[in-house]
Amino acid sequence: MGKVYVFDHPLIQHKLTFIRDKSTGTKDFRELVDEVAALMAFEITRDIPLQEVEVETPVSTAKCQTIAGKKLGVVPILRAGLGMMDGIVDLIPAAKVGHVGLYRDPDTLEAIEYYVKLPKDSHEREFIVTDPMLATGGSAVVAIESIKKRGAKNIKLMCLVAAPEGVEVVQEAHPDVDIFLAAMDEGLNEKSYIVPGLGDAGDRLYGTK
Ligand SMILES: O=P(O)(O)OC[C@H]1O[C@H](OP(=O)(O)OP(=O)(O)O)[C@H](O)[C@@H]1O
Ligand SMILES: O=c1cc[nH]c(=O)[nH]1
Ligand SMILES: [Mg+2]
Repeated sequence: MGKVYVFDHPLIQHKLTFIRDKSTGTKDFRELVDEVAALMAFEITRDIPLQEVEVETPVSTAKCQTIAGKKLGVVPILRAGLGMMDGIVDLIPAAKVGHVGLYRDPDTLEAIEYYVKLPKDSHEREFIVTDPMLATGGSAVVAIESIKKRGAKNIKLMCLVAAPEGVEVVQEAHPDVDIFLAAMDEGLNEKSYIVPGLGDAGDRLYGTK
């Protein structure tokens, strides 16, 4: 069973408060989502293996450490997952970026896939899949399936806010995938929106409502 981590770092929690606030406008919302994604990436990458190298400083030789050639990838689930991508890639510039386009049908809640493009060497990469919202879990399950179908074996899911029922659905469908969150919320409302959540993440990021 995949593990679930909720990041309680004060900076993440402080910024999430403003992300949730309905009076936060598009510009600030977008900046805050990006900042929280970077902070979460900082935590997620704690276990990246290091290797020892030597560099010549202006004074002498220093034994230092560099990341041991691990290949990383980021896969935002379009649209809203894109809002988390820059913050991560700024931190890990060597990461390749794939895209999975999905929308949740408002009536059936089924996740409909409309676009997939991944790095060619997906089988060698460790992927972080991003989406601010994990509601019923349908979108995350389909996105992860799609990435696995193209060879990926090592996947982490990073979301800002999740409903417990969505987490359970992902854990059942993909027991090998750990889930990283800024908050675990109460549940879903009658329209399967996360409560208290933050509203429609895509619309708030892109001002489409
Ligand atoms: O867990 P689920 O019940 O599948 O819901 C979560 C999905 O819904 C939202 O996307 P949406 O369909 O609104 O598309 P958008 O990102 O293009 O706005 C959100 O960004 C997730 O991808
Ligand atoms: O609360 C929710 C649920 C699905 N998608 C969103 O953007 N928000
Ligand atoms: Mg949306």
